[in-house]
Amino acid sequence: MNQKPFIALDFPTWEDTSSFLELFDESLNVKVGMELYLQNGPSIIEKLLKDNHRIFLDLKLHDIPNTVYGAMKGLAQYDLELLNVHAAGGTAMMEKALEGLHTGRPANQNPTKLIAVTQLTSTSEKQMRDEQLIARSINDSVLHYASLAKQSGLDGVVCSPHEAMLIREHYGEDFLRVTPGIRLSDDDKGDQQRITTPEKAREMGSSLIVVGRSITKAENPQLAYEQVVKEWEGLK
Ligand SMILES: O=C(O)c1cc(=O)[nH]c(=O)n1[C@@H]1O[C@H](COP(=O)(O)O)[C@@H](O)[C@H]1O
Repeated sequence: MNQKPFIALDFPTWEDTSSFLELFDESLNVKVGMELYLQNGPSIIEKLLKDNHRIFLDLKLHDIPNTVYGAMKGLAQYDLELLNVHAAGGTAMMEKALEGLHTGRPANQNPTKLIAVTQLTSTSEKQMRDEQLIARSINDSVLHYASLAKQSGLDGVVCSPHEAMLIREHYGEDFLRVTPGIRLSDDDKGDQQRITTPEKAREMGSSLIVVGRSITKAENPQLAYEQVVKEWEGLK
């Protein structure tokens, strides 16, 4: 997998998605999330693959182990870079997710990496304490979820850049730290809580970054993407 930023294609339709993609004359790392997938179905994946884009399918599965197993087994037919589940689903669920992914993968296809969402980047420590009743720091909670993901055999986690270094220190460089919550410095934080810039994310130990609105809602998305890439690659 290359290390280019994943652009979050949070659009409602294929028309919106393809007019955005037409601004770029290269194949991209893209993230398909629930907005696009749930309204357009698996055909979205086929269209993006046909155009040689590399896909992180972000469905954040969180259900009983047997249900997640079946869903993963079905999704395994697609040649995806990354898929995710919620670590809060537990080790039994994550193990079955992995098993489904292995069972469903066509023999000639590269393995898809499976990662677990820890604490959403839109969650603050206060909210975690008040609403999830976790009386610990965000770092403790993210690290704990990362340990469950590691124990279950997953390839890494989704976390904010703020926890990336801690996870790298505990589980090594190969255990992925995929980090959304990325903003170009003058952009709106919006609904995100734990954010930083692409440059800082690199310094803070992210392995991959996911960027949505800083690119998709920019006046000039191409320029914004170039800026993100430059900062991320340390060429700024
Ligand atoms: O799993 C994810 O991709 C994800 C996890 C998380 O903790 N926070 C998070 O923002 N995301 C996704 O990353 C993208 C971030 O979008 P922007 O805030 O617009 O850059 C969205 O598509 C979110 O669904």
